[in-house]
Amino acid sequence: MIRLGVPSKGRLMEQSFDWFADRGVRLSRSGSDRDYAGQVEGAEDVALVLLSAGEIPRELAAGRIELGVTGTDLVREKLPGWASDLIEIAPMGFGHADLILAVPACWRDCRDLDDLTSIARDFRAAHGMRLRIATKYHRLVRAWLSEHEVADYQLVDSQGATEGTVANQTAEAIADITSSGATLRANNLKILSEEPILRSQATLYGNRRAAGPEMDRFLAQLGVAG
Ligand SMILES: Nc1ncnc2c1ncn2[C@@H]1O[C@H](COP(=O)(O)OP(=O)(O)OP(=O)(O)O)[C@@H](O)[C@H]1O
Ligand SMILES: O=P(O)(O)OC[C@H]1O[C@H](OP(=O)(O)OP(=O)(O)O)[C@H](O)[C@@H]1O
Repeated sequence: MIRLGVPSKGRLMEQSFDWFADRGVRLSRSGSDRDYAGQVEGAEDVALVLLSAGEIPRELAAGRIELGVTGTDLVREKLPGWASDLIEIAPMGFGHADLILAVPACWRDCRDLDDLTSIARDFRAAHGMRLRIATKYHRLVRAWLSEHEVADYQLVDSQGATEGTVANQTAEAIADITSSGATLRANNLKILSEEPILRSQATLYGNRRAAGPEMDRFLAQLGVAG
């Protein structure tokens, strides 16, 4: 039996269902919107497991599901060394979003990371504390800032509505996912000019240990290589 983990709600769930339907496999919820049991038609020995997108990386690595759909951002953030347990089988062409660093739009002298580095240094001297960056992507943001030799900052945890933390004065800058940019604009934030920390999209992942003829058959049916 192949257990397939798919996000349990929202656009990510609907677009995942469409992606599989285009390949002849019909996924659906068994009952109401609140029912997280799922059904699979058009494929033998495949069970649908509806899960939070954020939990799919962990469930894959633990071997509780053999295949899973989630964002590349969530896999890279939640599973250091992800490639030893997981295989990236196919980018799915939706759920595109960039992980970016943003500062208040009124910081006219802050255009790139060099500017932020000097602002952070001045901020620490003036306030006796490090400039705060709100994010839920702790690992990715730390690694990227360290790569760019930025040190005078602290991360503050924000699990949602991250763009609001600047107006609420719990952070001076944010690192979060953006796609249309509307949330950043609505919160008077601007992106630093660097390339994004990460470009993410919904991706079909497999557990390396689940490789075998049954998996090969299903992936061939989907028209993707394992
Ligand atoms: N505005 C957006 N546009 C496109 N993709 C997005 C957007 N926001 C988030 N995503 C992507 O959707 C995926 C799920 O995001 P997130 O963890 O925020 O889910 P969620 O809906 O809060 O789920 P849950 O609360 O069940 O964990 C991530 O891979 C993320 O990159
Ligand atoms: O660039 P945009 O198109 O405006 O999209 C960006 C927003 O989408 C996501 O939030 P989500 O709606 O998942 O809620 P969250 O605040 O709980 O993360 C993300 O965290 C941003 O807040």
